[in-house]
Amino acid sequence: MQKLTLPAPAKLNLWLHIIGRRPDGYHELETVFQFLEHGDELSFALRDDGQVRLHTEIDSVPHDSNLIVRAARKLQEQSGTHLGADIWLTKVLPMGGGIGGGSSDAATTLLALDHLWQLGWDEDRLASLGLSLGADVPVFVRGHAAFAQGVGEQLTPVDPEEPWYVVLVPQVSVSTVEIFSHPQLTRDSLPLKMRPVPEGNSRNDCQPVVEQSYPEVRNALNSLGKFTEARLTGTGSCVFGAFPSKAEADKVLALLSETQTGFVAKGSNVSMLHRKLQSLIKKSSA
Ligand SMILES: C[C@](O)(CO)[C@H](O)COP(=O)(O)OP(=O)(O)OC[C@H]1O[C@@H](n2ccc(N)nc2=O)[C@H](O)[C@@H]1O
Ligand SMILES: Nc1ncnc2c1ncn2[C@@H]1O[C@H](COP(=O)(O)OP(=O)(O)OP(=O)(O)O)[C@@H](O)[C@H]1O
Repeated sequence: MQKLTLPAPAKLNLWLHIIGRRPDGYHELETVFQFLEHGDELSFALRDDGQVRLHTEIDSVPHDSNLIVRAARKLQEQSGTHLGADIWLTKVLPMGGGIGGGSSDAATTLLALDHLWQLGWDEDRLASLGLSLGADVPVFVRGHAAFAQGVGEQLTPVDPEEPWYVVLVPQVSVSTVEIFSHPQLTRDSLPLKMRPVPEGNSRNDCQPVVEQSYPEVRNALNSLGKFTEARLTGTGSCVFGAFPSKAEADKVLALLSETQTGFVAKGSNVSMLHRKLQSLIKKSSA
């Protein structure tokens, strides 16, 4: 049986402004997404009996609630295919880390199954199905670093620098819902007027309330902040800082390793998922 194995990279929000709240409670954001060369890995094999089976359990997420299974079943329903899939997951990304692990797994599933089931869906259709699973899914479907508006689904490609990042992973899981419903969250940042969009230098509006509620996150920001500007990604818990080389990033992580857990990864404007898919398509058409 042939397996299709694909990565599900993490993302960073290089900055994030909350500019308002919609009547349905969702927040309107402006943010810049960039991918990391670091992520989960998923393998897929075709089933002809229509079943979707994820063979890897993850703690506290029941099989049918896993975003991978939900993505596969939605695609199946909407495309009307009679095919199914066996799926295996190597979970590397922390959950509730603000680096989009669940959303990226869902996007990889959509692209993999579109390929395996030979549906021929275009990116717009896959991204809009993705949005119904989570606000962060569309950027992973499209696979290019982006300035995002709306709830994160209106994407304009951007090409920020691609430094090496130290990402610290405080040992707490931050609930996105909790942060977005926090009474002290700033929700009135002004929409950007300038173009081109600034890529790195701004702030994350979620950071003050996350720091207040999670001392582990504040500690991580303070520790990394001794070496470079340190910032929260998404609603946390992860914090990141940029370095010009892998050697410098490795050195800082090693210096912090007594008190902090984390990893070093390169920023990337084209997702490693899309690079791998393109090389597969090239090979199969050669
Ligand atoms: C914080 C970010 O990671 C920034 O990229 C995303 O906006 C969150 O994206 P996500 O994890 O895919 O979030 P979803 O699963 O869509 O939403 C989880 C919950 O967060 C809140 N939520 C999410 C996104 C958004 N723009 N406004 C919100 O208020 C809603 O209460 C929602 O029920
Ligand atoms: N395949 C999956 N991987 C991780 N979490 C999943 C998955 N499927 C469902 N979940 C649920 O989604 C929640 C959020 O997971 P995720 O890893 O996307 O968090 P996150 O990095 O904070 O996301 P974001 O940056 O999108 O807010 C988890 O706590 C878990 O309950």
